Amino acid sequence: MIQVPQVATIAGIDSSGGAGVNADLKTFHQERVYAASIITGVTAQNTLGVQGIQPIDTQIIAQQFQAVFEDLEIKAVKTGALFDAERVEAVVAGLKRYPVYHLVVDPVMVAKGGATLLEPLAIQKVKTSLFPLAELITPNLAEAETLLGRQLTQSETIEAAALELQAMGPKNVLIKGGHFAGTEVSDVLLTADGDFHWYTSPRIDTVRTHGTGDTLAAYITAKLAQGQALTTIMPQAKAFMQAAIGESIAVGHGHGPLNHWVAG
Ligand SMILES: Nc1ncnc2c1ncn2[C@@H]1O[C@H](COP(=O)(O)OP(=O)(O)OP(=O)(O)O)[C@@H](O)[C@H]1O
Ligand SMILES: Cc1ncc(COP(=O)(O)O)c(N)n1
Repeated sequence: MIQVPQVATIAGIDSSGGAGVNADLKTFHQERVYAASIITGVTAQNTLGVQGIQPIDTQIIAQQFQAVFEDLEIKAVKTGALFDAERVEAVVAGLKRYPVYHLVVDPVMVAKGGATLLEPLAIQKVKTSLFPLAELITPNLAEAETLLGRQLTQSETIEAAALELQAMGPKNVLIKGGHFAGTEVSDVLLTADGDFHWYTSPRIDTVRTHGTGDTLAAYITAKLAQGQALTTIMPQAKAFMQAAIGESIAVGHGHGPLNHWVAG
């Protein structure tokens, strides 16, 4: 029998297949890890926006945790859209019952089209209950600003922000720069030892970026499950993102999905 690293995503479904659980599962499959999914909510959305959201009952979230963790050997977990405080509490309870070392928390707050994927009241719970469990958190710039309640405009203030986010409990912090203006995209990783690592790539001029954050966090989760270190993973992750965004596929009429078939 072939042994395969097993991971789980805890996130919402995107009916159009580009973001959320759908992006995670495609990335995991491409990177050759076996993936389970614990669904927190269902969205009616496409590349033009989110038309509806139905969070999943917390009882069935708890049952999904039990079903997955009492059978599979889950090495790494990624969280995505959690929608509200009740769902955050259910997920934190599940992660406390079934702890994993490799926990990647993508604090998804707002979809590309502007829809809220985490109610403002739930943000404090994410900071105080979920972040301390995480090996890595991956806010984008806008999410980092919301988490800290101020604007981040320069690399020094972004490094200071990463330190402040690390003080909330996660071992490592990755602030993503996809939302920064300019011809380059820079992400900064603050590692547990206090070092900063900047990763810069040319900005691809496209609106076809539906699910970029999910895909990056899922890629990192897959590689953590395979035993790689964050600083080894990041250059590969950036190359994967560059290809998955650059070699775009013709799907939908708005913020199109990525090409998860690219080599990575
Ligand atoms: N136009 C682009 N060109 C090249 N790389 C990009 C581009 N947009 C995003 N990226 C890369 O994709 C990854 C995800 O970053 P981004 O800031 O878009 O995350 P995000 O906002 O959380 O994504 P999402 O909106 O899907 O939740 C990062 O590594 C970032 O550098
Ligand atoms: C269910 C779900 N999870 C996450 C996202 C974020 O992705 P994006 O910011 O690219 O819309 C999304 N749109 N939908």
